[in-house]
Amino acid sequence: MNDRRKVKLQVQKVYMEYYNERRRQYLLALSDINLNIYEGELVSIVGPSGCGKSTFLNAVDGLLSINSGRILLDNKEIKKPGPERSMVFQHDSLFPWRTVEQNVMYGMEIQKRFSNKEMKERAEHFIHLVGLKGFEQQFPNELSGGMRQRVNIARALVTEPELLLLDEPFAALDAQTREFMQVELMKILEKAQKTALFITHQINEAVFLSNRVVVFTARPGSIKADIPIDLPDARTLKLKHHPRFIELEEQIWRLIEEESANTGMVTLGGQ
Ligand SMILES: Nc1ncnc2c1ncn2[C@@H]1O[C@H](COP(=O)(O)OP(=O)(O)OP(=O)(O)O)[C@@H](O)[C@H]1O
Repeated sequence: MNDRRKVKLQVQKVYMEYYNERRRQYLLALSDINLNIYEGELVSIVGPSGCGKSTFLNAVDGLLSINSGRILLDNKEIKKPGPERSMVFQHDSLFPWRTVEQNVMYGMEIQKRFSNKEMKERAEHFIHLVGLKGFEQQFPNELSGGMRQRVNIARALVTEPELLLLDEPFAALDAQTREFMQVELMKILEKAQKTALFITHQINEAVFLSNRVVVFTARPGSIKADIPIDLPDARTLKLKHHPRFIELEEQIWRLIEEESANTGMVTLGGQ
């Protein structure tokens, strides 16, 4: 098939192993990962606990060096962290002594690419985009968990990264806030037109948010399945009751269960 979409991220034959000093042993975490992510796509990675999801995300961020293979963003090889990628973690990494606005401005201050006026304007724009208008001068301890994750998302977007990396960003939220944030994230990414790689333990969340769900095998992580989510683009929570949604969820669940069975694991973390 002639695919005319622009490839944003190319992952080619990636292998990665850790060395355990104490045991003097190598541990293969990723094995032969090949994946293309296209512009504007949100791709989720799911798989059994310990299969290498975070390792993979950290390798794409450039925080970890791979042993072989290549990872390219816009045809440029990733060797170390860079401003064209932004990560959002499970736990907010906000500075408690900085206001929402000052937290959102932090990345821009480090990068020194923007004037003071631009930084203020951009911070304001992204704070509004994530729905926090009016909270600019609040401190993190005055915000709820969901609001703090919004600040993190604003902070990740404000430097205009080409790729957004999200490592279980909603895992610490209660179920209701989590669902609300899923809908909000969809809207935010749609407005910001970002390409994103998302890690989650929740199959339901992966199906709801993604254009594709990539299922990893048990460690060493390799790609077991790459499943297009053929659901309408306009996603509301009602979609979670749609027969096709449930079918996709069950298909992915079975694939992960097969892998978990291979390692003797019964359930998934957080599920
Ligand atoms: N710094 C490290 N040194 C040695 N081994 C590591 C290190 N970090 C992770 N590992 C091992 O690599 C494998 C993959 O870990 P990783 O955290 O990437 O998995 P994961 O799929 O994100 O796990 P989870 O779903 O439980 O968060 C695991 O077996 C883990 O024990």
